[in-house]
Amino acid sequence: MSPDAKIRLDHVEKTYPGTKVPAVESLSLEVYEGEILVLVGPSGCGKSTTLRLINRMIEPTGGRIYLDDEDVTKVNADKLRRRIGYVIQQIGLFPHQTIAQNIATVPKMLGWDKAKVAERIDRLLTVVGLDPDTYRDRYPKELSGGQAQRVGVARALGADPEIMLMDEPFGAIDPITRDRLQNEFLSVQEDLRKTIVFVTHDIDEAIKMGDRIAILGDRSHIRQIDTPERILAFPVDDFVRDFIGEGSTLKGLHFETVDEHVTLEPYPTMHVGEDPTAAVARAREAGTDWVLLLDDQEHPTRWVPVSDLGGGSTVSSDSGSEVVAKVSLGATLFEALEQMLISEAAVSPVVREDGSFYGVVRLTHLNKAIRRARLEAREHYAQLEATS
Ligand SMILES: Nc1ncnc2c1ncn2[C@@H]1O[C@H](COP(=O)(O)OP(=O)(O)OP(=O)(O)O)[C@@H](O)[C@H]1O
Repeated sequence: MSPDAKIRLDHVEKTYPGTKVPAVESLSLEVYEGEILVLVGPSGCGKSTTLRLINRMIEPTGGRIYLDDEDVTKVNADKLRRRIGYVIQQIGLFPHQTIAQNIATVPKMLGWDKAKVAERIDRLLTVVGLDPDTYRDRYPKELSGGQAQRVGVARALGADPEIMLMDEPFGAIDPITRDRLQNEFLSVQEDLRKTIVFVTHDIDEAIKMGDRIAILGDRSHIRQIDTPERILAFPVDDFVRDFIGEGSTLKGLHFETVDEHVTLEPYPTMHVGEDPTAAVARAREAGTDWVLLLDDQEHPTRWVPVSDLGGGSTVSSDSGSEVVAKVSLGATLFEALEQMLISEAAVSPVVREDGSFYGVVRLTHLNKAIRRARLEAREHYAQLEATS
């Protein structure tokens, strides 16, 4: 077992009674401590079955499942489930219990004292973005779908489980609320660092939520398991390529930020009211026909053509064409691409947090980043093959 594996499945099988073909066949898999591993694959490939084997809601017909280094097929199933939070799409809140009582379910079973449970409820409601005073005494039918889902997440976190199993947790929610819940959950996870197995059939959700993604085929056969970046850069076969679909190259740009992945270029600049002679010389040296005009706070304002600067006269703040799109240093390369498309230019100024000019990012930088990601992924798989 690798040192940071929290969950390990070892040749796990599940054949449901009355069926001949296993729903899960010889599945071996490790989930590392503190990561979100997403299981993604077509309908019926065995994702939910795999998840439910981990907390023994269903029993395997073969193989072993370990939590830490304990074989969970041998421990008391109720005890096991208290260590594992479980969130499903149809959240299954108890309708006749208040939100507070719903969240308190497992802490109460664990015998926590009243004060500790009450404190925990308020904290968890806050964590999932619901005001405790407003929501703790409501009933599930008084909540929207998105709010009920938040309570479901809070309930699963109730007893501070080491592990969370999430089965299409945001599946039945409108796209805007879903996006918000995903973002909130990711920011909660940054603090909590739970070990999470997350099931979805939506590759975009997998890419967004997963530290790693396992792409499953029939009977939960793993077709590829890796970081989203590497899967996008280097799908191992046609099944994976088809599953991740069109646009994987562009999706890969979401993972690279301007400050980390681009060596930014300087660009000839000048200030409003400045003698342009030196700027023109810099532009010539850099082989460009444009100078970037900065205001007195160093904010990029306009692109000025060198041909307008011939006579040595100074330029005013409204000379040239306005800089319509700027990119911040922490922006992703995808955002940089969007800005370039908006401004119809293959170059975009990059600014610091205070808006001051830092350098430029070019379309060629994005091309390079894509090529580099592909090359790194290919080398990674070549190395894996060589060592296996
Ligand atoms: N209780 C059951 N009895 C018999 N067969 C079952 C049972 N539950 C699931 N199956 C079968 O096992 C296979 C895997 O089902 P599972 O629900 O794990 O797939 P899934 O990948 O989660 O699908 P989906 O994305 O549609 O939810 C399917 O062929 C399904 O019909």
